[in-house]
Amino acid sequence: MKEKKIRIGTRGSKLALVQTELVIDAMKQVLPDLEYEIVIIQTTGDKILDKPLAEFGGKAVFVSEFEEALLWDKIDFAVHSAKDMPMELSEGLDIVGVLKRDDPKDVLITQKGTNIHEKSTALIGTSSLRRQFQIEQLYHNIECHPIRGNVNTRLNKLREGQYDGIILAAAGINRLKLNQESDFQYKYLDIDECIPAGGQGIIAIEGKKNSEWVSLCEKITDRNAKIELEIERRALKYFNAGCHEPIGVYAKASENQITVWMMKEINGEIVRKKETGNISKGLELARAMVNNIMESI
Ligand SMILES: NCc1[nH]cc(CCC(=O)O)c1CC(=O)O
Repeated sequence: MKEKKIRIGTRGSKLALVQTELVIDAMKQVLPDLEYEIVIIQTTGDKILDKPLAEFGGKAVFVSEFEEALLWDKIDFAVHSAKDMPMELSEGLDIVGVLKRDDPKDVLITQKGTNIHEKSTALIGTSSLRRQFQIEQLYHNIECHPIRGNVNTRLNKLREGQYDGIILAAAGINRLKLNQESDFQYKYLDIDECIPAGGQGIIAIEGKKNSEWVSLCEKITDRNAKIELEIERRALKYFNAGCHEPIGVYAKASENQITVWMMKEINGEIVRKKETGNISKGLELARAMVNNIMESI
């Protein structure tokens, strides 16, 4: 019998590797005797660290190398943070699996003892306009400066005092077990106050639509995370969102219901919406909410 091996492409950052291990652990629950190989792929996004993403191609810079490897059968799957994936995937490729979602919230991290409210101006590290607009509404003395690099690099910049605070995804620091460092304090931002990025907290598996492993991916897929991601990605598509627009989209599925949060900056103002509907009508609900927001322009 031919020996079977599944090759999984991932970026080389610690977070990417931890996420890939989570996917492999899930696959091993279904197919324990298979061999799993991690293939690290350096992306353009990893190589260019001194510029904002929007200046050199947006989210696609993290994904195109993987798509090439998938289409040339160099790997069987690519593991991504769903929120970093572009709207359009290459012909023949799809999100074939979605793990259970981690905490979707954003976290404001400061050095222990820092009180943002007491500062005349607090310098916050974030390159995300979505985070910037929402945090500026929560605190009125904030100045946001861009920050790049992986999660560990960003935390080190905070530790060195380059910023009074930084905002990161709870999911990333949870997975890296960096959510209880003794020298930091963590303020989890309420979903209503800081609506997350579409896909935040979700690990997505990209593969060929006709892959021989599609049923394996279906077996490890979390029903709610899949529904939520589908709605969030569809909403981003309706918004025609590039990666640098200040847009937040979060969907929360339960057995029968879906609640959708959206925020978009329009002419310097934040517009927010939150609605609940029947789980089978999530895409329609999202469509109507996007239309409603776009009409307010
Ligand atoms: N843009 C980087 C990125 N992509 C996914 C995560 C966190 C993990 C996740 O959302 O699942 C992060 C780091 C962050 O925003 O703090």
